[in-house]
Amino acid sequence: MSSFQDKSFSNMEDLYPVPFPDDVPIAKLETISLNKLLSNNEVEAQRLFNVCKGSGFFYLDMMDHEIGRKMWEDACYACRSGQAVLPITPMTTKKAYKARTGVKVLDRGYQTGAVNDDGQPRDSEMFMVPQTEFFSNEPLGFELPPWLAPHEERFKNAMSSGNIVANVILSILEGKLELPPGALTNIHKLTDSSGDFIRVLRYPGTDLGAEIDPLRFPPHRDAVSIAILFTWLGGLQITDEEAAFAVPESSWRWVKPVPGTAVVNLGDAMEVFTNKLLKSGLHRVIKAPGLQRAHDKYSVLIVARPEDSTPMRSFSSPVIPEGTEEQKSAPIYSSIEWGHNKIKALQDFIDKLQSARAGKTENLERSWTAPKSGSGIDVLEGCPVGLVTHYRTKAEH
Ligand SMILES: O=C(O)CCC(=O)C(=O)O
Ligand SMILES: [Fe+2]
Repeated sequence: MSSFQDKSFSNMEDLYPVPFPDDVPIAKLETISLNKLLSNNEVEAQRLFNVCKGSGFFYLDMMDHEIGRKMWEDACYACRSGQAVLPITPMTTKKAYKARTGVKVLDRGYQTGAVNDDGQPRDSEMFMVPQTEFFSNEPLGFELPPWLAPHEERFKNAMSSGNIVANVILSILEGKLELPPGALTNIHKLTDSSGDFIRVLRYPGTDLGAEIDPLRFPPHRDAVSIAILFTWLGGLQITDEEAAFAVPESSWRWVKPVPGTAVVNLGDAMEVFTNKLLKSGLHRVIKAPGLQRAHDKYSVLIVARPEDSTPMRSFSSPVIPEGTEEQKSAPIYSSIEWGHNKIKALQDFIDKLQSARAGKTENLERSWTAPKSGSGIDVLEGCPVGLVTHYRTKAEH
């Protein structure tokens, strides 16, 4: 086992090497209490529903309930496992941990963008550990590669805590949406085949004096139901709510990491299920602010996605708006097809963005063979390649 396993969880100083600067615009996010959600507090449930109809982003206080404290500890452990393995494992070894054939959803494998001459990623790298393979009732014969296998137990713990927390949120939302009990929770079970995963991301630090392109992870929305993110240094940004239609550079706000909390956001699946009553927030990652930029930034993301065969269409209920005739006649994808199309479109967009930044065609080596078909879904429709700007059409809102 790695030496970091003994590091204390009461002493987190190593995860916060430099304070977050106080002179950058910060997103004002509500803090929701996990303990209050778990004890059926009606005021907190209503606050959650309001936030989900607004920005779709909130801090979840993990420290006021045992389940949250355990999940926070597992997330810190996952972060330290990333710190222990990502900078020192050779790129060829990391790249040998492949995604499934075809794009499907990004629930396993290693990904990076451009790689520098020294073998380190230029912007970011990440690995995913799949939930289904570890929790399915049928044995699926999956093994993590040797550089990740020693951390398997903690990744599993974090995923099972993540599934509990996601279902607490989903059960409150299903009540507020006036859906039958189980409408959302029954399609987000830990044992389902659904493409859920835990992801550990690393954004390498940069020389403070260096001229660098700040973009680390382009603007996107998550192709999931619920995303639970733990991060210790700055870099994540969301947009000002008033900038819902056009997103100028000035509308981006920093999400300040708060110890003991997760940053939770709804993903696109919740917009589909509710005809956009609930919101999936646009976000991006740029270089960490101020002196934090010299340090590697790590994030740990745990997601819940709908079970693979779920039809991706809106539920009907007295509180969910009716779809337009056009929406009603659009093809209905299953969750796995829908996720596949979204990821394919996002990856194509990232490839184009990388090419624009490099000033040449740069076909990133992917750990899968992507099918040729057009996806029919453009995740970042209208987003001009090379600009960190996203336009949402009014009709989409
Ligand atoms: O690392 C972060 O702060 C965000 C990562 C993210 O948005 C993602 O993996 O989808
Ligand atoms: Fe994301």
